[in-house]
Amino acid sequence: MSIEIGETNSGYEPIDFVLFGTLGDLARRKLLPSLYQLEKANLLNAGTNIVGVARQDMPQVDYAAEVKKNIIKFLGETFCEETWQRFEQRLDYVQIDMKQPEDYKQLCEHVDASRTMVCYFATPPSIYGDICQGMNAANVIDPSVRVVLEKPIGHDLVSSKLINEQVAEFFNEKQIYRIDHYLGKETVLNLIALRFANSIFATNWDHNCIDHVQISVAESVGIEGRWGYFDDAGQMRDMVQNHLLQILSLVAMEPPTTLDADSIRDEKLKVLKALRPINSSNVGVKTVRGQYITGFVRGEEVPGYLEEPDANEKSKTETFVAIKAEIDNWRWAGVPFYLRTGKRLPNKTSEVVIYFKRQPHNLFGDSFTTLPQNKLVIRLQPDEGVEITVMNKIPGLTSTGSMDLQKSKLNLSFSEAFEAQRIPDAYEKLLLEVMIGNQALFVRRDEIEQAWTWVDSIKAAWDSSNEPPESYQAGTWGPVSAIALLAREDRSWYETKIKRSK
Ligand SMILES: NC(=O)C1=CN([C@@H]2O[C@H](COP(=O)(O)OP(=O)(O)OC[C@H]3O[C@@H](n4cnc5c(N)ncnc54)[C@H](OP(=O)(O)O)[C@@H]3O)[C@@H](O)[C@H]2O)C=CC1
Ligand SMILES: O=C1O[C@H](COP(=O)(O)O)[C@@H](O)[C@H](O)[C@H]1O
Repeated sequence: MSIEIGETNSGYEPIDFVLFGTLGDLARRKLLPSLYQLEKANLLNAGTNIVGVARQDMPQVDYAAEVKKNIIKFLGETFCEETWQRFEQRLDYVQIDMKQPEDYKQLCEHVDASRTMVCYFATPPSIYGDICQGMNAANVIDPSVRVVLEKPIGHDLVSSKLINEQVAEFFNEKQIYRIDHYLGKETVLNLIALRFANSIFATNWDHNCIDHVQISVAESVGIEGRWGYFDDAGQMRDMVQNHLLQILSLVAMEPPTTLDADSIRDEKLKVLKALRPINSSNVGVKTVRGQYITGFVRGEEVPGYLEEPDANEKSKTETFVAIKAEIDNWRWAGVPFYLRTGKRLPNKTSEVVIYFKRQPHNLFGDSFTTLPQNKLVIRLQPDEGVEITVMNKIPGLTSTGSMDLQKSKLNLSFSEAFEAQRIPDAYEKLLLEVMIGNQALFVRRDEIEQAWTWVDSIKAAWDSSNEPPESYQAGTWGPVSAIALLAREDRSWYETKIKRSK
């Protein structure tokens, strides 16, 4: 059975896909390989063209060679020469200094005014306004144009509003696709299916049955040579403001009336609005900030954050965040949502763990003094899947007639259950959705601004305390205070067992 999230479409017309910042890191590593994968899956419309834009002077043939080199580098053995031959036919390159409005005239020679144009801004957000102005000067903006904006949009509410305003001067909300690539991950999308297509969860999804929720997005990588960007952002702006709050919204939202874009986004917004503010009065007990020092990640010695290339050794930027978030609404009264994310943790693992309430009375005192909580573990990456911990009778006879129990797992691994299916990269899904014209998996302006409001208050409280982040050794699960955040409420972080992938 196939269910469409967003507006129903039977495909899309050929488009001109204009990739601003085509020689940048994101375009090389993610966007062009994902477009190539869509080609391989025959999901690119036959007439669709890809126009790369950057400021370097580069003959078309060199551009194609550069794209090919990167696709091979990032996709490895899945590269296929036959697909490439088709893909290469679509590629075009234009040299534009995006800060020079007069340069944009050239774009007119590379796009067809009668077709839909999708413009992906894979550039620093500080030049989104320049790109819009340049496109306007070249007279290529009309109501059919769609623009894709990369995260983070701004570094706080004020700057985010400014960027959104600059874009809104030329494009209405229906034309704007704000990317949060976590919304393109299969398992994040599956949260909607899991919650609303299964009555066992739908009816148990509130404060009556759930004790607390944990959302962990752990990375084993450091900042990957992005000091300039990262030190300005920190883990709060880089990961919490967008990815973690989007996951939280999907876990906590009310059932949308339909799966169309605004129904889903309306419900997510309500959750963000209901987040209890964290400020100077409670930041010390509700949040933990960390910064990694040198240590070992999977046996390899790695430098501390302050020893990374280009580092400013006085930086107080956080590379780890843990937060006790609370949602002030009927459904979630008294149910904490613990968020945790960091760089240089032991594994790359993202998971949502729902801890159900204990049984009110223990009939099985011989096996357990207190019955363990049922847990629903939703593994977002890697080893995508869903696991439920349940209590089971250990089969067999006993001379006393007692019933011995054991914790067991019902485990659905996507790679085993859907063996033949390749799990597509999030960007493949999202690029396809933009081309189709479906906004459901993109973030609306009010959501972004609401998320900034919550995050800004925490950042301001941290700044006013003037305390540095706590140190943690690379390869560990963050500062000890992150353990204490739960321990003082007689809880502990879910211990992930997965030890593979970067
Ligand atoms: N890289 C990543 O993994 C992720 C990136 N993002 C976001 O994606 C966006 C792009 O990031 P990323 O690719 O890393 O950044 P890069 O700096 O690697 O790439 C930006 C591109 O924009 C070009 N550019 C900048 N200014 C101009 C100008 N005036 N005229 C023409 N070209 C210009 C750069 O050209 P030149 O090389 O000549 O300077 C470069 O090709 C950012 O908003 C970032 O926050 C979001 C999630 C992950
Ligand atoms: O947006 C970002 O996400 C990546 C993590 O993404 P994932 O898909 O690999 O989980 C993070 O490393 C990066 O700092 C951040 O900008």
